[in-house]
This record gives sequence, C-alpha cells and structure tokens, in this order.
Amino acid sequence: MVHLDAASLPRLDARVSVPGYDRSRVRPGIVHIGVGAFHRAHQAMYLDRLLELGGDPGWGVCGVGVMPRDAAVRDVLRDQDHLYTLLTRAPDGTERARVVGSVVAHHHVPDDPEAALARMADPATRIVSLTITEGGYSVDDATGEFDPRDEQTLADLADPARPPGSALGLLAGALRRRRDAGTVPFAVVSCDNMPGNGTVCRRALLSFTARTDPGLSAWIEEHVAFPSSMVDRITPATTDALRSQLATRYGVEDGWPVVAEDFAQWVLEDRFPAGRPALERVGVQLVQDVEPYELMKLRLLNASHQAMSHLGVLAGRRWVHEVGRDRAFSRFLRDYMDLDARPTLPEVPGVDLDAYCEELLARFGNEAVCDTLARLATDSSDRIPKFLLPVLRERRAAGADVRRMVLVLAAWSRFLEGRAEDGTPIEPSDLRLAELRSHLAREAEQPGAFLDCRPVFGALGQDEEVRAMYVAARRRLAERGALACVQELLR
Ligand SMILES: NC(=O)c1ccc[n+]([C@@H]2O[C@H](COP(=O)([O-])OP(=O)(O)OC[C@H]3O[C@@H](n4cnc5c(N)ncnc54)[C@H](O)[C@@H]3O)[C@@H](O)[C@H]2O)c1
Ligand SMILES: O=P(O)(O)OC[C@@H](O)[C@@H](O)[C@H](O)[C@H](O)CO
Repeated sequence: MVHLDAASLPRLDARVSVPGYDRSRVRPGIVHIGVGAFHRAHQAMYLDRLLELGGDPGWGVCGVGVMPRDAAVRDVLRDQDHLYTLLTRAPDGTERARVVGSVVAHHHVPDDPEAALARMADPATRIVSLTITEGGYSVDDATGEFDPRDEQTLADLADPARPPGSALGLLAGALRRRRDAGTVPFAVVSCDNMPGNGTVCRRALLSFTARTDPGLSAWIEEHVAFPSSMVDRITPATTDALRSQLATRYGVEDGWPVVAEDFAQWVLEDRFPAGRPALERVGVQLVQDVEPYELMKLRLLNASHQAMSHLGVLAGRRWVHEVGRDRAFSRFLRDYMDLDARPTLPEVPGVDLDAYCEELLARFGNEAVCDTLARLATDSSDRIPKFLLPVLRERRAAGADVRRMVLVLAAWSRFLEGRAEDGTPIEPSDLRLAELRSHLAREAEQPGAFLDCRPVFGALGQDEEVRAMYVAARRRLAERGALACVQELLR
C-alpha cells in the first residue's frame, strides 16, 4: 500500500496516471472557495489537464474552506501535498485513475482568515471561483432578494470590522484590499448550479457590500466581472467504500479520493479582465452568453434529478441508476424532458437536444458511478425552485399539461413526511425542513397547505388548479404508489 503524496508518485501502480509536470513551479492564480467533491472532479481536473499540456504554471489552485467541516479536507490535502485521486467511470464500467496535481495550497478560514484574505488580495490571484452550494449565495428564490440565513454571513454582516468568515465576506474583504492597493480585481466565477449564477453571485455580493461598505459596493459594480458558467459532471460524495476500492484495486491510500462519471462539460462566459487560463485547450467552451447552455442543463439534467429522487425513494430505490434503468421511470423522465422542459428552452448553439436527452438517460443509468438518490434529494427547497419550478411556471402560463411536474411536488411532500411506501424511514436533509414540515402538518385539514411555503413556491402555490392537481397526486401516491403514478402519466 502506498500513501499518496508527492514523494510516492513514482511508486504508484502504473495504471494510475500522475502529473508529468513540475508541481514545484505551479502557483495559485485561482482561489477556489468550497473545495468539495465537485470542484476536484471538474475545475481542478481541467486545470490539471492544462498543466499536463504545458500550460502556464501560474494557473494552479489554492483552495479555501469556510465551513468548519472543511477542516477535514484541509487536513487530508495537507497530508498528501494537496494531491488526490480522481476515478472516472463510464457507463460501460471503464475506469480511469488520475492523481490531480493542480491544487497546491488550501486555507481554512475558521482557523486563519488572514491567510485566505491575503491570498485573494495577492495580485497573482486573478480568478476567485466558488462551489458553495446554491444556498451559499443567500438569494431568495421567490423574490430574488438577498436574505442571508447562514451563521457565517450573518456574523459578517453584524460586525464588518472583524475578520470575515463567510464567502461573501471574504470576497468583499479581498476586493477592498485590491481596490485600496490599486490592484486589478479578480473575476468571480460561480460554478454552482443556478440559472445566471454569475448574476446571482454579483447580486449577493452587491447586497452584502451595500450593507457593510456602500463605497465598495459601487466600486464592485463598476469594476468586477462575474462571468456565468454552466458546469456538468455527476460527482457523488466520497465514501469509505471508495477509499477501500482505491486501496484494493490500485494499492493507493488516499484519504479523500473522488469518483465521477467520465462525462464533463464546462461552458463559461469569456469575461476575465485580469486574464484566464487557456481553458479552450482542454475542451472548455468559452462563450459570450452561457444562458442557453445553463437552461438546458439545469432544466433537463438537474430537474430530472429532482424528479427521480423523491419518486424513486418513495418507491424503495436507493441508487440513481436503479431509477435511470427502470423502463417506466426513464420513459417518465424522457416525457418530462421532451414535453415539459424542451418547449421552454431557447436554441442551444451546436447542441442536438435529442442526442443530449438520450445521453442524459444513459448517464443516469451509469451504475459504476454509484450516485445516491439521497444526494440528489438533499436541500431540494433550494434546488426545485431553480430547476423545476421555472419550467412548471412557463408551461402553466402556456396552458400546457403540468401533471408530471406536479406529481414530483407531491412526491417531494410525501418524501418529507419521512416514510417510503414499504414503511422504511426516510431521513430528509433540507435547510428548510422545519418550515416545510410545518406546512405539511396542516395538509390533513387544509389539503395543499404544503404549497403555502412562499419562499419555495411563491405565487405558484396559490394557483388553484395547480393545488387541485397536487392534492389529487398526493392522494394517488398514497393509494397506488410512485411507480403506478409514473406509469399512469406516460404518454
Ligand atoms: N456534485 C455534483 O455532481 C455537482 C455537479 C455540478 C455542480 N455542482 C455544484 O457544486 C456544488 C457543491 O457540490 P459538491 O459535490 O462539491 O458538494 P460537497 O458537499 O462535496 O462540497 C460543498 C462545499 O461547499 C462548502 N459550502 C457549503 N455551504 C457553504 C456556504 N454557505 N458557504 C461557503 N461554503 C459552503 C462546503 O463546506 C464544501 O466545501 C453543488 O451544490 C452544485 O451547485 C455539483
Ligand atoms: O449539486 P446540486 O445539489 O445542485 O444538485 C444535485 C445534482 O443534481 C447535481 O449535483 C448533478 O449531479 C450535477 O449538476 C451534474 O453536473
């Protein structure tokens, strides 16, 4: 068994590809906040590929962790010279193992906010990117208003003079230093799954600074670029089973490997006043307007994920591929894509949407990637309003049949009640669980009360026809089960 670190690279199993470039020359030009599974399977992978092609070594990554739990990643990465293994698995079971070398440093904000701030203020940092989850931006889905709830952001707003502890606080603090020093600002790149993620991030930061430092807010508005991006690679959370597989198959001891599907896509708006890596060399699409790609991905892939997760769990499934390979469920998803989502999409340059949807279904059926429905169903109160409800609203306004999407909402409500159809307990994890359940508790006397949760459903929840469909779908789910409900709605 070989413990992964810089010294052990030459001794690794020959099937594990390792950085061929000189890591001692790699310097962080990018600071990334939220070095979770996805960043390491996606952005860091693209930069690793670029370095492998002889790309500018000034485009390495320094990770930044804001949440207390990020200390665990920091410790593992530090112990491994910031190296980790990325396993990619294709639907046919083909697996590739790669040690990624593009991450070269990591700062943990709860322990040392100054180190993170100094790194972000350093002129060598030209991009700050983020995967801090949809909730990390504190923008209310129903109103579009800034409505912070997390401890770190609230603490930064309450006392702007103390060292920042939140992602927004760090961005503001670092940009203030750059402005004061006359340093060109970095571009801020959100890589979270949100429509208009650059715009959302900009709105959040401007709202944050409007409350803490209005002069800075005006400067950011004028000088800082927030290119939007569409990011795609299905990346489950790391498990102990993955660590053991890596050890057994390749003899590598890695505290935090990552597994992902073999597919990867990144479409990025080309607005980087301080410069950017030559990402086009490694397959990243640099475009003027990312919106069509973003809408395509969020409404076809992520909304389908929401549709399959709650229905699937109610029907007793645990894995994404179990649902993806089920004939009725996959036909239901394809109907959703073709009849509900696609009519709401603009033309997507260079994309054949039929082929895209077909490929999505194959990706959902990828057993080797071991993705769980539970991951997809986490924090759905933050996902459904961004991925599914915009489609439901548009189709409703067009007078279309919206029963498939309403069935998904009904399944979500049953899921939140905490029991699958076979009686197995479900433990939902959601930022708004208490609030959602307080609405659900009124369903018995007031059918449809779940839809009164305004921050999630907004005015749509008061649409009488939608409510009636939802109540009927909930009843059918209870009487007949998720699979039968899905089958009933197949075209
Ligand atoms: N996993 C995927 O398949 C995938 C694919 C495309 C996009 N994404 C995007 O990436 C995000 C993260 O996914 P992941 O798989 O890396 O998850 P993860 O749980 O592995 O990592 C999430 C990271 O975000 C940090 N974080 C969470 N809330 C935060 C907050 N309020 N402020 C600052 N940091 C915060 C966590 O501490 C952690 O470092 C998703 O929410 C999604 O928007 C994920
Ligand atoms: O990451 P989230 O929570 O936005 O959504 C869950 C999944 O739908 C998502 O992670 C997908 O796997 C991913 O967006 C694929 O690129």
